[in-house]
Amino acid sequence: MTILDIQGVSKSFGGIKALSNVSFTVDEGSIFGLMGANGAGKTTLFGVIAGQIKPNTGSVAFRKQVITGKRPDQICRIGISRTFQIVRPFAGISVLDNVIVSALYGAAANNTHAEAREAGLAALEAVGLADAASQMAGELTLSGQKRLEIARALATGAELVLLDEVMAGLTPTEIERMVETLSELRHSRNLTFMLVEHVMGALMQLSDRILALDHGVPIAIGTPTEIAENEEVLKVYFG
Ligand SMILES: Nc1ncnc2c1ncn2[C@@H]1O[C@H](COP(=O)(O)OP(=O)(O)OP(=O)(O)O)[C@@H](O)[C@H]1O
Repeated sequence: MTILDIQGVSKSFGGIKALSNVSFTVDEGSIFGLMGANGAGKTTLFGVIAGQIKPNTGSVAFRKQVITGKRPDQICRIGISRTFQIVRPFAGISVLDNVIVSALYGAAANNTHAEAREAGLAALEAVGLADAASQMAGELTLSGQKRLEIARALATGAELVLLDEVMAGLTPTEIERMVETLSELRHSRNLTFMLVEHVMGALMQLSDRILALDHGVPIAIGTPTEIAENEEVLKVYFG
């Protein structure tokens, strides 16, 4: 079943066409990868889906409900959450308090502090951060902060989670662990993920389907194998 339906989305910043007529659908429970060089429009697309950026044309529908033009907080409560390329935890409060804030803010009906605490603890457990719950968020390693970003997205109760370069800056071992965590999460929490990732091995390993963008233009969509063999993709990537 389709969870996200993007039709004819375009976005320009002055003279720069960041997205040109982008259309695709994402199946519920799948992992959908976005691939493209720097400036291809991947982060802009996440911004359009999560409500931070208003497209010039086109529509975004989540579970058949058109969400184009809604505010980020409304979209979060509908069930879409995102992480950011540059991690932004509340550094001066504990890891647990960070996820409690998300749980109080998001789609899940956590009306009391106790409910939010429970949801927050479950999110930390899911990303392997339960032991760090009482640490200050700013004291976590980069890998820990990336995991906290994911936990914050999960704690909102999101069904669709947009992950923006959660592998960037991690060591090969940390990347391997992150791939395992995401594969497990998808099944254990019945989540749908969209991934923006420059770590190609991880993107290929995790994604069911991948959309390749070049200067905002969709050039190919398909399975990782189809994308790796696509002539247009090879031309753009390897000349
Ligand atoms: N707020 C903005 N104002 C002006 N131009 C912008 C803005 N946001 C993005 N752009 C431009 O739009 C284009 C697409 O940028 P975007 O950040 O979406 O690419 P990206 O694929 O996410 O790149 P990266 O892999 O480097 O994160 C780029 O040319 C970028 O300079």
